[in-house]
Amino acid sequence: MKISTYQMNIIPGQPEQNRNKVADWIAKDCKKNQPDTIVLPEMWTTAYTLSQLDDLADLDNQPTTSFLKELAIKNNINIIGGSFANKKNGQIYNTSIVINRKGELVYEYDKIHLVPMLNEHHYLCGGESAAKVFELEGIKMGLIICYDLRFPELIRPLALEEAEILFIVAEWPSARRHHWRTLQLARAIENQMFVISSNRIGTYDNVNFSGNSMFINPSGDIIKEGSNNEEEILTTTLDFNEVKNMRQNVPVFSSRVPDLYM
Ligand SMILES: O=C(O)CCC(=O)C(=O)O
Repeated sequence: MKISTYQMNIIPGQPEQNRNKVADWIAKDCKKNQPDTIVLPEMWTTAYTLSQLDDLADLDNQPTTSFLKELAIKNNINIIGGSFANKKNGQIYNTSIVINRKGELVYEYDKIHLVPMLNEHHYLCGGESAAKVFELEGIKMGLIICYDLRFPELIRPLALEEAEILFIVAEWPSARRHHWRTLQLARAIENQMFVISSNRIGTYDNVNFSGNSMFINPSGDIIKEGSNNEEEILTTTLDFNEVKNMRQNVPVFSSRVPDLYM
């Protein structure tokens, strides 16, 4: 599977402009790289304009879901749809969706862990369901959003259910770049899976974002990494034998002793 991850800047509070930008990037990427699957960053329709989200959020997944479905069909690609502010039952969630080439909604996940450093709980509601495994083209995958990366207990069950890729969509700040890079490597190594991330660049509200979007293989080697200040599309073809070989050579899953874990 050939995957492109989009390291974008995001225009704050301008969903229409950001949607046009994503459509342009997809057209350009499909012409140049012909990916099977593309990955967008966290909150790519609005950026972290938390105090304006009541006006700017989607309503029951729209219009972003229909917009991405159309792009998936038109360009014959699977879309890991980053995330967007999304009003459901009167609450605003940070929602991620996955759309397949046929334009079908394959997976939906609301970010569970709200960021105390951003007072996110004043503006957003945390997801109430665990992350689950989903499939694209017969490959099992998982997806988490930004701060979720700090919670390995959310990710381990995905690996135990044989996910081979973990996608991370993020707006991770440069101030904690070391954590961003190191935790991604750790998740790839401990779960013996590909880790593929899309992180924004640029600045909003005096916060500078790290970029450093990554492709990491199941033994924890960085295959590709974005810069920390440039918009770019990173594309790589994955060989899933790497997951099988790593899991056979270092069989951590069969060495587990879950009865002794708290
Ligand atoms: O955990 C961090 O340091 C950053 C998390 C974050 O900014 C987010 O989840 O949006």
